Amino acid sequence: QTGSAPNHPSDSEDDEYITNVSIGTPAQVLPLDFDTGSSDLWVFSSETPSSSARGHTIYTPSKSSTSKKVSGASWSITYGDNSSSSGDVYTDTVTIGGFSVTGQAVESATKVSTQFVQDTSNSGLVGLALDSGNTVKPTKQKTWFSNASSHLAQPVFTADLNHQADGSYNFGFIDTTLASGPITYVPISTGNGFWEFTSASYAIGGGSSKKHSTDGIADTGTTLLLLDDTIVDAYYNQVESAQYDDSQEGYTFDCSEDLPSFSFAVGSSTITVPGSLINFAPVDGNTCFGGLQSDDGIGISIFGDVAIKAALVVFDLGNKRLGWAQK
Ligand SMILES: CC(C)(C)S(=O)(=O)N[C@@H](Cc1ccccc1)C(=O)N[C@@H](Cc1c[nH]c[nH+]1)C(=O)N[C@@H](CC1CCCCC1)C(O)(O)C(F)(F)C(=O)NCCN1CCOCC1
Repeated sequence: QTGSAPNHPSDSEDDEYITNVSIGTPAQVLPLDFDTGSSDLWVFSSETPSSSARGHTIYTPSKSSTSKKVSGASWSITYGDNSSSSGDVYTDTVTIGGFSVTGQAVESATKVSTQFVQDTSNSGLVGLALDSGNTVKPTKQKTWFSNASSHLAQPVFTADLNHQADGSYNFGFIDTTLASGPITYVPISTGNGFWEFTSASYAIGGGSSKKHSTDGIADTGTTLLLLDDTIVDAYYNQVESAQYDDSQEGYTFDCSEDLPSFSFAVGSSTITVPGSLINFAPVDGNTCFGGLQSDDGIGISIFGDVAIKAALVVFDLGNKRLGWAQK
């Protein structure tokens, strides 16, 4: 069995990617942000204060004949951008791309932080990181993919994200026609609950490859490519008009600049992010914000959407490995 669901950018900047998910019986369809950087499936619901839920599609468990409350269970999560949400837990049937999981933990939000209230492009998240990162207490819950994996043809899913265009999340199969190059696999380290891997080197434009070990995560829930300052400074050194803009908390440059590409090693191969994807978004007039920014020394780098857009990424739970293919 397999599943295939389209995704699309939430806005003109590719800030996040949205996929429709069916929850309950009869199906309640919610637009959700698939996030390989976290492990909770949570939704705006009939339990979310109506002032916070305005503009969002909600899940109403009482309208679903297959919903069950998980008594005594609660959840609470804080993300890298300090947004947060919390609430209680139901189980229900959750269908993604035609594949149904029964008894899936659906975490209902009784509290959401301002960023979530304001971001009406999503009605919650589908966490696709490892089960160990789930925040439900007293009993951790499994992700939708973890529950699905034993019934899928293969215990894998792929992310195909595109700039200002539809893409897909495929479950149980790998559509290699989505890629232009071969898939190179690297092992993941599972200790932190992420799809975490090491990249041994990088290159800027047509320059020589520089040895630099990057410990990073493949994270569809993070918009940008966040790497060590050494790499980021070296990159913008090659961009004539680039400067670090304190107010924007990142590097900006003239929108008319022809940005160099950025390549990172995946095993013995490299993935090249074209400069066009690093010219991320206008901030004002003809100043643009870079899609490559610092990981602020949080101790881990994040290969977010700017990097993932350049590739077909294979999340292979069965073999505990990550595959990258140039698109
Ligand atoms: C807002 C923005 C300027 C466009 S942005 O570039 O910051 N984009 C946000 C995502 C976004 C897009 C659109 C509207 C609102 C928010 C972004 O990239 N946020 C990252 C920023 C970051 C990461 N690290 C440092 N900073 C983030 O928190 N991403 C998390 C998912 C987000 C959360 C907000 C809503 C959208 C989805 C994430 O899950 O990918 C994560 F990995 F970064 C993360 O925080 N994972 C939580 C891991 N914990 C471990 C312990 O147990 C609990 C879970």
